[in-house]
Amino acid sequence: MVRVIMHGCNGKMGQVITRIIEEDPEVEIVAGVDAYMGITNTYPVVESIEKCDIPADVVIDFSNAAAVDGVLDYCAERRIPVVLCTTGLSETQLQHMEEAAKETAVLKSANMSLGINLLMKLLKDAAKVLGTAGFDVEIVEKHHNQKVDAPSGTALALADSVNEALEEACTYNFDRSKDRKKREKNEIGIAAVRGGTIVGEHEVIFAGTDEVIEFKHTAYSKAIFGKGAVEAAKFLAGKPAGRYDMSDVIQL
Ligand SMILES: NC(=O)c1ccc[n+]([C@@H]2O[C@H](COP(=O)([O-])OP(=O)(O)OC[C@H]3O[C@@H](n4cnc5c(N)ncnc54)[C@H](O)[C@@H]3O)[C@@H](O)[C@H]2O)c1
Ligand SMILES: O=C(O)C1=N[C@H](C(=O)O)CCC1
Repeated sequence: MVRVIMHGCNGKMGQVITRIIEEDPEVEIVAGVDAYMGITNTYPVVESIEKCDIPADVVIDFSNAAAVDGVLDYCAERRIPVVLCTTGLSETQLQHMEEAAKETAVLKSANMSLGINLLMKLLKDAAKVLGTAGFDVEIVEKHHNQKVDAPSGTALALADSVNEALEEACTYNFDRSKDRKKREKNEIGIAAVRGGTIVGEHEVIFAGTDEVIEFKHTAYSKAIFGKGAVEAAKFLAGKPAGRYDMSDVIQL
């Protein structure tokens, strides 16, 4: 049985994962952590991770960027593997994550779904052909009106896949409103839309002369992220220190 600490247990994703794990005999939530205590769970909940003294095999984190440093310190000190799903991390936090990965196993992924992880692979092939042929790359992402970070972690990860295939030649443009100039050839435009209950949409547009190719992923439910996170937790429990991602978990 894999023992999980659910960090952000009372949030939208924390509750999705609580329901998924209730149905899975291989995993158990032994403790939850959340700053908001207004939900009753079947497992004990504390308001900050430093107060959690229950032994566990892995931490799943879906919380808030401001909370991630505490999670990394906790997991590094106790050598507990961590599945890091929170988005909007700063460069300093990404560096902190690399340091923590010297002490424990860290799997970070901005998107736990099969579809997006396959898309990142497909984009590398597409970019090698289309980017090299001079197609412009633009990304549009859409999410619900409760999301705090923009652009989405997934949009950045998709851009990174394209950029990696183009040997890191691209810069990212998040806002053209103040520029009075044409688009640069080597930029990737990234635009964010927020509204209603949209679970998550990502479109990657390769626009060339007289032809356009679009890749689109639509999430219809948060369960796709939750299932991926639970599979990642099972995979990561017991693994040695180091950096992991969803391509280690999913056969692509
Ligand atoms: N990787 C993925 O596949 C994926 C999928 C969905 C969401 N996310 C990301 O996960 C994060 C959470 O998303 P959500 O929709 O569940 O958000 P949410 O706001 O519904 O839930 C976050 C929870 O974390 C709690 N929290 C905040 N700060 C805390 C702290 N310091 N200590 C303890 N608890 C704290 C909040 O009280 C809240 O209950 C976001 O960054 C989102 O972008 C990632
Ligand atoms: O609902 C969210 O918030 C999501 N965040 C992730 C991101 O920023 O990419 C993944 C999709 C859902």
